[in-house]
Order: sequence, then structure tokens, then C-alpha cells
Amino acid sequence: MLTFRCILKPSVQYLSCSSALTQRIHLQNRMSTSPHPLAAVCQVTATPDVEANFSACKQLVEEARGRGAGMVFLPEGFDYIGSSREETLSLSQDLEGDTVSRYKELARRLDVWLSLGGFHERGQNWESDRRIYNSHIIINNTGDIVSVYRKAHLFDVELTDKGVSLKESAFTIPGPSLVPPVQTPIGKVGLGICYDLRFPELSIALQRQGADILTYPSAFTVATGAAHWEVLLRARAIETQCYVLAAAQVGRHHDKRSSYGHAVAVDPWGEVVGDCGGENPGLVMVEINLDKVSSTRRNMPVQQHRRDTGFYHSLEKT
Ligand SMILES: O=C(O)CNC(=O)[C@H](CS)NC(=O)CCC(=O)C(=O)O
Repeated sequence: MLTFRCILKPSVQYLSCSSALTQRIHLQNRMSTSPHPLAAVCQVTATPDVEANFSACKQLVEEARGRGAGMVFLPEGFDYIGSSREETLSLSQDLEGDTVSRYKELARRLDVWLSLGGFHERGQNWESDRRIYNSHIIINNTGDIVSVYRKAHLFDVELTDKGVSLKESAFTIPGPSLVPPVQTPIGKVGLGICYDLRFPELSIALQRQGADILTYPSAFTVATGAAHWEVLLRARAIETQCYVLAAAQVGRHHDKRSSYGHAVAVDPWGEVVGDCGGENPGLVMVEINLDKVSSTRRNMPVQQHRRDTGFYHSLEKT
């Protein structure tokens, strides 16, 4: 007789943004029992007010550090969301500018790593062409920039029936290349930004280079977010068997633009282990257990089962 044993481990601890008190209690429990590092995934409502945005983000980083985070993730447009092409361009800075300097100082003072998704970075020919990159910057706990990834896929989309019309390439230069995953205190972090999430080739490439964690700091539109956001994030986690951390913009930035929110953390099995909801700024703490990455990969060796790239291109030759 065949017997099937079904082993279900209710091991996922779900942390939502809802109650700071409940979360603190959960955290005290887990910090005392868990040997695993903590990440904080943040959600903000950036506006064109650069100063107000910095102070809101700084507060979240301080709170995350207070709760034991070794690395804090901020979303695309953490510096600002402009209300016109002109405003977006005029507020941009370079990596030596005031905004990045203040975050370097914050990282050093708090002894914490930062992922700053979607910084509006002036390009090399700014004086002549007035174009920017959409840059994801990693700053270490001594306040040094250790990696910069420039968004490769630009969001040029006209969904008239859904009221979504954005042309990122009108002011942004597509990034020239992927960057290798960065070794951090929470694991090896692979860098993407927002719309990049729709291109699984990028996530696979980062996984192949050793990523344990994929990051997609975002400012998803409300319409595309409701339809696609969580499905895409979970799919990227399931395919790569990585954690996926996606900081997000939420709510109304100005008259013309709102974002979907739901900054989330997904584990390597594809389970959502934290969600900031669709209403307010906040953060979610997530335990990064790299044993989960290795056991998921060991139990279902998808990456070893993958055929070589030529195999998937073979149809093109026929
Ligand atoms: O414009 C800025 O200042 C910051 N950049 C963004 O907000 C970018 C480009 S407009 N937004 C997205 O990529 C949304 C993608 C999205 O919503 C989807 O893929 O469905």
C-alpha cells in the first residue's frame, strides 16, 4: 500500500504594517530567538518636496534600525516624484549631490546598509542633453556607495482605457548594463528597478550570478499594480528561488499621479511574508533566512534543470 505523507510546516510568520505595537512584540520574540538578519522594506508617498521626502525616509530608516534592520530598502523616486517632465529634470542631482551625501551620512551614523531605488541621477552629458538615469544605489554601513544600477527597461506605456500614460524615455537614458549582485549583511542582493520586474531574463541573470535576494524598488501605477504587481513579484521569486524585496510608492504624489503601494517581501517559495498595504507609508520587517534559499533550491533544483541558452533559442533558427 502506498502512503503519502504530507509535511506542512507553518513556518511563515507574517508581518504586516498594521500595528506598530503588534509588530514590535513579534520582533522582540524573533530578535531574541532568531539568528537571521532582518531587512526593512519601506513604503513612502514622495512628492515634489525633496526636503519633506528626505525627512519622511529618514524617519523610516531610523525606525527600521531601531527594530534591528541590517539593511533598509527605499522605493523608486524616494528622492521625489515630479509633477512634470521639467520639474523631474530640474530637481535631479548627481551622485556627489546633496541628497546622496545625506543618505551616506545617515547610513554611517546608524551603521546600516541602504538600498535607494530609483534616484534621479544626472547623466554624463547633462549640460548638453538634460537627460537623467533612474539609478538604484547601494550604500554600506560606513557610508560608501558600493554599487549603482541604472534602470535598463524604461516605462513607455499608453494604456488609454486605464488612464495610464507615461513616457519615461522622454527624460531618462536606459542603463547600459546589469551589475553583479552585492554581498551585504543580509545576503547577496541583485538589483533591478520597478518596470524591470516584467523581464524575467534579468532576474534569471542575477540569480545565475549568485543573488539570494532580488530587489525591485518601485512606483507602480494603481491600474497596473492592481492587475500585475503581486503576481509578477511572486513569479520572479518562484522562478529564481530568491527572496524578492520590493519597496514601493503609495498614494497621491500630486494632482496627476498616484501609486499602488503594497511594498512586499516574498520568500524563495513564493509566499508573501510582509505587505505594507495600499494606503499609507510604513515599513515591514522581514527575516532573511538564507537556509530557506538553499533548501528550496535543493528540494527542487530548477536551476540545474534549466537547459542551456541555445536550447531556448533553437526555435529561432528553424
Ligand atoms: O518618474 C519618476 O520620477 C520615477 N520613475 C517611475 O515612476 C517609473 C517610470 S515613469 N515608473 C514605472 O516604471 C512604473 C512601472 C509600472 O507601473 C508597471 O510596470 O506597471
